[in-house]
Amino acid sequence: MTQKVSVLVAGSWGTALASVLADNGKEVQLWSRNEEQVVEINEKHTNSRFLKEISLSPSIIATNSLQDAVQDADAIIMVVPSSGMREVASRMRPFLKKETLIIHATKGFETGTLKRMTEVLADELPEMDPKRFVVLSGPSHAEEVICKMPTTVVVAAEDLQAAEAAQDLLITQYFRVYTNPDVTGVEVGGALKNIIGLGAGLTDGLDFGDNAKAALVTRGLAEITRLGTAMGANPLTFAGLAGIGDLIATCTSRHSRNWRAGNKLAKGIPLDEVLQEMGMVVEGVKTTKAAYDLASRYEVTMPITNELHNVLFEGKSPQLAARDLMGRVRTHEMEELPMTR
Ligand SMILES: NC(=O)C1=CN([C@@H]2O[C@H](COP(=O)(O)OP(=O)(O)OC[C@H]3O[C@@H](n4cnc5c(N)ncnc54)[C@H](O)[C@@H]3O)[C@@H](O)[C@H]2O)C=CC1
Ligand SMILES: O=C(CO)COP(=O)(O)O
Repeated sequence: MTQKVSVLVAGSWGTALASVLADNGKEVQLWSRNEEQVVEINEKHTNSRFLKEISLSPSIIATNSLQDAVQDADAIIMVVPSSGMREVASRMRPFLKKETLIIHATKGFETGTLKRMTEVLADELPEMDPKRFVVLSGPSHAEEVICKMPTTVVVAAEDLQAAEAAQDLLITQYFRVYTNPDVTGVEVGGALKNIIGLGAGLTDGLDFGDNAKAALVTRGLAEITRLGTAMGANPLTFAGLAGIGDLIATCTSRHSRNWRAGNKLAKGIPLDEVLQEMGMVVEGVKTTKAAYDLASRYEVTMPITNELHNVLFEGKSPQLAARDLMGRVRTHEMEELPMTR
């Protein structure tokens, strides 16, 4: 029997994942709260606001009804920005079957609570088994996936069967899906790489050069690993797709909204104007604030996050932030490894 999969919501990434599912022969519904967008997807098979000049499979059915999208679904993929995860999860709860597989592909923490997305889902969907919540992450720009360009991602769940069910739903010739049991690591890696992506856009915008960007990515990975490990992640996860893989994609690609936002900030455009101009979610901004607070909660040193926080929210100039990063007290590369003289 054909599996029914619903994707919530029809932003760039949700639409690209709906396309992968359609290519994989699934019966796909794509939910949006925007009536005009639903009509456009169903009649013209395009989603022009988010993925210009791309034709979508006519088998993707858009709907405005959350009940229709949720009630008969074998699996639901939640791709709402982190700021909307709790609201959408709570609204879908009355229509949800216990057996439905819940996957999320959102990269961020909840503002205020600092919770990971599977923790937000567990709060709002208490009838569901949290071990079966799946997170999908990795280097995957919607603009490339929608063109069927070769892409690899990772799905993580505590329950291996749930991760494998997600892998089965999505794996295609051009979309290769790995499994990983480390939900915390995959969520933390996916969220924190956006901070470094913003920093990479700033670095490139200020013409700091290739050495600086390599340093940012490498030392960024060090602080992601430090916080992630303190939160219970397996450090090896950060050597994988949700860690270094996504850092490379985000920090080197003009598709990245975080990179582009950082690049605009380097030109002196104020943050609120940058976000307005982007018109799409830039998760790294809220994640910088969350990571700054998490670093304090877990007593972990995160110098890049700290300086980016100062640039975004305290009015510090990026040049001064870079100078202060370079001028930090000298240290050795692997803090955990004892040094001998
Ligand atoms: N765009 C990409 O290539 C990738 C994005 N992601 C992640 O996916 C998530 C979504 O990103 P995009 O699809 O790129 O965002 P987007 O900016 O393209 O679209 C977001 C959509 O969510 C809708 N929305 C926002 N709050 C909502 C709410 N409370 N209820 C219902 N709809 C709501 C907006 O109206 C918009 O249609 C983010 O966490 C992002 O980090 C992950 C991998 C790749
Ligand atoms: O997560 C992404 C690619 O893996 C998308 O990154 P941006 O949100 O910066 O566009």
